[in-house]
Amino acid sequence: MNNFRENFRLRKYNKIAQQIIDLAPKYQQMSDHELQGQTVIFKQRLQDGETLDDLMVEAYAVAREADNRVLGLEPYFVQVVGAIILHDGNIAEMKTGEGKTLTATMPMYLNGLLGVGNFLITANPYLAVRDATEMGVVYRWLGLTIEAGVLPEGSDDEINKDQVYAADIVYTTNSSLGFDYLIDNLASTKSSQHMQGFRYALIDEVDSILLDMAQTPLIISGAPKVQSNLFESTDRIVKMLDRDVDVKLSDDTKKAWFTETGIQTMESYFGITGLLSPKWKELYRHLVLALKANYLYIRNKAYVVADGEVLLLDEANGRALEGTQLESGLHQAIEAKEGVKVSTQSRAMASVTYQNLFRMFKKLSGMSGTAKTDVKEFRQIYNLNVYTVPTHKPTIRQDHPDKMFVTNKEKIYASVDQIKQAYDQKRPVLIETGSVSMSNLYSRLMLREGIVHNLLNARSEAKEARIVEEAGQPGAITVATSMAGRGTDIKLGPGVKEKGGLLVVGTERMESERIDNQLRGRAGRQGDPGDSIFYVSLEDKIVVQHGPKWVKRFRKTMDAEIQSGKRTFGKRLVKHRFKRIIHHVQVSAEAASRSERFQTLEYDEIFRVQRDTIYQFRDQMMQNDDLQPFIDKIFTDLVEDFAATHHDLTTEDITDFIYNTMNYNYVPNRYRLANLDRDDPSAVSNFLMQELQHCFKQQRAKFTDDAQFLYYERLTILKAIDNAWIEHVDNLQQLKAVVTNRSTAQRNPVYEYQKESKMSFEKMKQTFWQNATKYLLLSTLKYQPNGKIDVEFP
Ligand SMILES: Nc1ncnc2c1ncn2[C@@H]1O[C@H](COP(=O)(O)OP(=O)(O)OP(=O)(O)O)[C@@H](O)[C@H]1O
Repeated sequence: MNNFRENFRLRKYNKIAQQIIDLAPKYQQMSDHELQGQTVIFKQRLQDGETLDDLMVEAYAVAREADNRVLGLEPYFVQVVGAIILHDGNIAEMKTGEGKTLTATMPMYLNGLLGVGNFLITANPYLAVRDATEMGVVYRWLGLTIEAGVLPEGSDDEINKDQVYAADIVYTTNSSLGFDYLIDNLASTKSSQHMQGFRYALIDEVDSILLDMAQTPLIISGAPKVQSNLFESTDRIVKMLDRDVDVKLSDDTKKAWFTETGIQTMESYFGITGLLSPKWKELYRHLVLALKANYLYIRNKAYVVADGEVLLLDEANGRALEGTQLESGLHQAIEAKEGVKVSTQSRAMASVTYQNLFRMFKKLSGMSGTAKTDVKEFRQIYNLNVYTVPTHKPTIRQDHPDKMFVTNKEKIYASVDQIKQAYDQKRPVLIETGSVSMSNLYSRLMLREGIVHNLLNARSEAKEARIVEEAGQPGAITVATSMAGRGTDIKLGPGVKEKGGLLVVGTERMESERIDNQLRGRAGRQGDPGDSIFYVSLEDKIVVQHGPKWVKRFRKTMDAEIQSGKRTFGKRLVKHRFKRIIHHVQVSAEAASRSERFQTLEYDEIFRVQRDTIYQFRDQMMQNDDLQPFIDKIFTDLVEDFAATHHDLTTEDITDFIYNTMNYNYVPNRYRLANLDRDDPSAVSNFLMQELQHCFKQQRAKFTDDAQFLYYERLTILKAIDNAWIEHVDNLQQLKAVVTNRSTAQRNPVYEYQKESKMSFEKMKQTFWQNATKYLLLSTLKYQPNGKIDVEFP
C-alpha cells in the first residue's frame, strides 16, 4: 500500500474515532444497568441483520465507557484509532507502553458479540492469564463470557476445554491454540472435540508470533517407534569426516551438506556404493541427522546436557523449548553426538505451522510496537496491512548511533564503563544481550565491578515480569536476553525522570532491525525520557555470519595491530563505511530468515491441502449419520485400484486379496472364477465388489441395532484413516530432513519434497482403503453380558 492510500485510510479511521469519542456523553449518562443492557441490544440488532461494522461506533463507545467505569482507564483517542484498525483486519503498530492491552478490549468486545471463536493471542501463558484476568472483568461486566485458554505457571489444575472454547472471547497462547486444534482433529467423536470455529484472532506481539516463531512447526508426537540403531554408528562416521573436505557449511552456518568427496568417503567406510540411492535411504537420513547434530547444533547454545539428558534451548532467551520439537530424529542424533543414552523416538502424529494455523481465521489482526519493518511480508503471507498509530504523547527517547569497535572485548569494556557511570548516578539501566551466554558474561562483569544487578536467566515468565517491572527504579541494573519480560510495563521510579529516564544498552545488534527497535522501545514509554544505545564490534555474531569477506580480513589485521600495540585498545571505529556494515549485515540476515520463512511455507503448502482434506473427511465421519456412501466409495476405490495396478492376475492373486481384506473363510467359487476375464480390470473390480458387498451384509447382520452398527462403522473408518495419516505425517517429517540436503545434487529441495509428499499421500490413500475395508469386514466382535460389544481389529 502506498503512503497516499495509507494516509487516506488513517484519516478515515481518525474520523470514525472522533465519532466514537463524541458519543461518550450519551453513555456516560446511562446507569450501570442501562450500559450493561447495551450488549443485549447489540446482539439483537445483529440477529436482525445488522453487521459488526454497523455497530462498531456505538459498541466501541460502550466498551470505552465500561473500561472507564470498571478499570478506571478510559481509552485515549489514539487507542480508539488502533482499535478501529484492528477490527478492520490489520496490524496496528503501537509503540510500547501505549496501552495495547486496553486497546484490545474494544475489538474483542465487538467481535465477541457474535459469540464463540474470538481469540486474543499472546506469546506466553503468563500474559494470557494476566490480561484475561485484568480485562476479563470488563467483558463480564458487559455480559460476555471470557476464558483464559491456558493455566498460570505452576498450576496443577486441569483446564476445562469445553468451557474455554464455548466462551465468546478466549485469551490464549499461539502454541496452546495450535495444539488444541491438532488434538481436536485426533478425536474420535464429535463430543470430544472442543473448538467451535475460527472467527477472529487478534495477535499481540504479532511480529514475534507470525515472524519469529514461523519456522518452528507444532508437532504432536505419539506412540514410540521401533528404535533405530543407526544413530551411534552414523555419528561415529560423521565425526571422522574432514571438516574442510567432506563437509560444506553455508556462510551463515545454518546449513550443512556433504560434499561429493564426503559421500565417497562415507561409502568407502561402509563398504557400499550408491549412498544416495533409495536402497540406503535410512542410512543416509541418519548421516544427515548426524551431520546436523555435529555441525549446526552447538552445545550450551542450542542445547544443554544435564543429568545425561539433552535439553533444547530457545537461543534467543535460553528457555527450554516447550512443546516444540526438532525434526524427526535430530534430538536422538544430538544425544548420540553427546554420548548420552539415545531416547526413544516418537512418531509425529500431527503438525501445523503457525502460518497455516492463523490463515484459518476469517479475520486476523495484530498489534505490535514494531511491525513496519516487515510490511511486505505481512501483506504477502497474511494479507495484513500495517498502520502506524501515533503515540498519545510525543516520544522523546533518544536513540543514539552505535558505538563500534574492532573486538568484542573492547566493546564490552566500553559498555561496562557507560553502565558504571549510570549506576553511580543511580540511573536505571537495562542491558539487552543477544544470547544467554552473553547475559551470563555481563552478569559476571557486573559482579566484578561490584554492581548490584538482576539477571534474567529465563527461569520463569512471571518472575521475569516482576523483575522487568522494577527495571525503572533508581539504580536498578537489569541484565536480560532480548525476549525476557516482553509485554511488561516498565514504570520509572522517583527521581529517575530527572536523571534521563531508563537507559537501554544493547550489547550487539540483533538479527533484525525490528528486534533492535523492540529493545529500544523499553525506554521512553508514554512520553518518558530515555536513551538507547547499541555497542557493536566486528566480532559480533551477526557480522561474522553475514559480513563480507573484507571485514574478516580487516578484523584480523586490526586485531594484530592491537596485539602489537600499534592500535590503541578500545579505540572506536568511526568511519562511515564501518557504520554501514552493520546495516548491511542486518539486511542480509533479515533476507535470509525471510527466505527461510517462505520456504517453510512452501514446504507446508501441499501438506496443508492434504491435512485439510483429511480433517474434513474426519469431520464428515463424525457428523454424518449415514456412512454408507463413504463406505461404498472406499470399496470402489479399493477394488478399482487393485484391478488397475495388478497385471497378469492369477486366480490365486484374486483369492488371496479376498482372504486378506474381506473374508478369512472364503470358499472360492471355482466356476465363477474360471469364467472371470482376469485381464479386464472392470470385470475384476465388479467381481470383487460383489464379494465385498456380500461380506459387508454378513458383518452387518451381526449387529442388532442401527445405532450400534453406525458406531462400529465410524470407529473402524476413523481408526483406519488415523493410522494411515499418522504414518504419512511421520514420513513427511523424515522426508524433510533428507530433501533439505538434496540441494547438493542441484535439485530444488522444495520441488523434490512436494513430489515425494504427493506420492506418499497416494500411498496413504491405498493403505487407508485397505485398512478401512479390513477393519470393517474382518474385525471380530465379542458380546459382553451388559449388551456392549468389544471390537477386536484384525
Ligand atoms: N487510556 C489509558 N489511560 C490511563 N492509563 C493507561 C491507558 N491505557 C493504558 N494505560 C496504562 O499504560 C500502561 C501500559 O499499558 P500496556 O502494558 O498495555 O502497554 P503496551 O502497549 O501493551 O506495552 P508493551 O508493548 O510493553 O506490551 C499500563 O500501566 C496501563 O494501565
